[in-house]
Formats: sequence, C-alpha cells, structure tokens
Amino acid sequence: MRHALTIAGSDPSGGAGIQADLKTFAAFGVYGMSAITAATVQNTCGVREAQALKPGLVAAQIGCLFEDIRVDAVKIGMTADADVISAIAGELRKHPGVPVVLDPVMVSTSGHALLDPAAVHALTRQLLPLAALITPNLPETTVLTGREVRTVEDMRTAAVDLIALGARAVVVKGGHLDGDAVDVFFDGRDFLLLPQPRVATRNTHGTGCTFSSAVAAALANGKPLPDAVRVAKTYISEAIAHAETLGHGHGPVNHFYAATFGSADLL
Ligand SMILES: Nc1ncnc2c1ncn2[C@@H]1O[C@H](COP(=O)(O)OP(=O)(O)O)[C@@H](O)[C@H]1O
Ligand SMILES: Cc1ncc(COP(=O)(O)O)c(N)n1
Repeated sequence: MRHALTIAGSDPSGGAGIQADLKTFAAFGVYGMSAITAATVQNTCGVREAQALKPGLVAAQIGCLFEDIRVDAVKIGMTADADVISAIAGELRKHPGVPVVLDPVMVSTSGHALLDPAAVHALTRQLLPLAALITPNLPETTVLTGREVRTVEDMRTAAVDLIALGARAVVVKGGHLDGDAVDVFFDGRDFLLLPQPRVATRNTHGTGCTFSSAVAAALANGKPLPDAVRVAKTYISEAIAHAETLGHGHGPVNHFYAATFGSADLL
C-alpha cells in the first residue's frame, strides 16, 4: 500500500480541507496521513473563523511522520500565513524526491480569507518551486499571475505564466468558468484540456481539495502526472455529479459513489 500526506486546514463539516483529503486518499486505496496547518470553524454555509497553528507545531507534525513512515506523495492545501509556509517549505526541502501537489488555497467559496494576502509572495517563492504540480482555480490564478482569466484561452496563457513563475506543471481549474467545467493542464511542453459538462448543483464544497488530493493519491500509486490528472478529473466529476444535498449551503461531494462506481482506474 502507498502512503500520502496532506498538509492542510481542518474543516469540521468534513467537506473540504484535511477531511476531504483523507476521504479521497482512502478512495484511491492510499493510506492517508495529515499535518494540520489551521483550525477553521465552518459548515456548508461558510467559514466563520480560522486560526493558524504555531509554525513549529506544523513543522513538528510533518517531521515526525517522515521520521517514521515512507511518504509517497504530499498534498498541500490551506497554508494560512507566511510563517506556516516557511515551516512547511523547511520540512519538505529535506525530502526532494517526494512529489508535492500544491493547491494554493486563498479564499473559501463563501469569501473568507484562508491565506493572509501578504503571504502570497512567500507561497510563490517558497512552495511553488517545491511542487510537481500546482492547481489554482481562476481567482487564485489571477492573484498569482496578475491576469484576468475568463476563458479557456486565458487559462492557457496564464498556465504559461505560472510555469515562468517557477511551477513545474500546472492545472488551471475551470470550476469558476461560464459553461463547461474545463481544466487546463500544462507542463511547460504539452497542454492537456480536461473538459467535463458543468453539473448544475450547489454541492461544490471541497471540490478543489478533492481534486488535488486525487492527483496526489494517483501519484502515490505510481501514475505518471498526466494520467494522475486525468483520473483525478474523472473522480471529482463523478463525485460532484452524485453529490447528495447536506446542510443548508454548499454541500460536499460524494466520495463513496466516485470510489465505487466512478472509475475503474483509481488504484
Ligand atoms: N459545477 C461543476 N460541474 C462539474 N465540474 C465542476 C463543477 N464545479 C467545479 N468543477 C470541477 O471541480 C474541480 C475543482 O474546481 P474549482 O471549483 O475551480 O476549484 P476550487 O474548489 O479550488 O475553487 C475542477 O476539476 C472543476 O472543473
Ligand atoms: C480548511 C479548508 N481548506 C480549504 C477550503 C476550500 O475548499 P474548496 O475545495 O471548496 O476550495 C476550505 N473551505 N476549508
């Protein structure tokens, strides 16, 4: 069995953050571990509060796992602030062979800041170069590149900019596009377009977390990056299409369906 580590914030409602990541790892048959960066107070209706852990505590969680258990892939989600980012980067630099998927989480769907805006520079300088793949959504792509991104053509241009910024590969996610949910993968050489019909649903809480964890799990299972991205897109699409309404706001996706019926290609 392969092992993956998520470094992310806690979502007590279980739809996003480390909770979504661990469910996704399990769906891929990967043993999941977690280092918590921040506690949030949130449900399907939104984020009420978020508090970062002390950077030393974040570093210690990561360090003690690497001392004990082989880590086949890492996913990074909510990083909260610049000090936590430095702590994460300091630990991961000790393990250069492990593939890292960086989801540069900045703002929740409901509009609450999950990253100190002053920490974007630290994220770009310290975490971006460590990542095998980064997976920004459209607003995060705009923050990272300074470019308006509204169309698939804009996404391709922004992907080139993100590689120039130091990313090794990128998926610009099109969940916030008008029309189909098209994601754009670029590794500095080849583009891969990942189109899926848009599902008319409110249940999109944790879609970005789930997608990036699915890529990390597939990498842990030994898939090459383009295949990992393809299977992750199938997984998230099935999980969104079969989401059951839960709570009064944006409900979570359906990991059970996606794992059981969604794709024969997870392991
Ligand atoms: N309504 C939807 N129908 C189909 N796919 C979607 C929908 N919303 C998001 N996705 C997909 O879910 C994944 C997460 O995308 P996105 O919502 O942009 O991320 P984030 O949660 O970081 O904002 C992407 O693969 C995106 O295309
Ligand atoms: C702890 C935590 N991390 C990330 C998100 C963003 O979730 P999404 O995947 O919907 O962008 C969240 N709401 N809470």
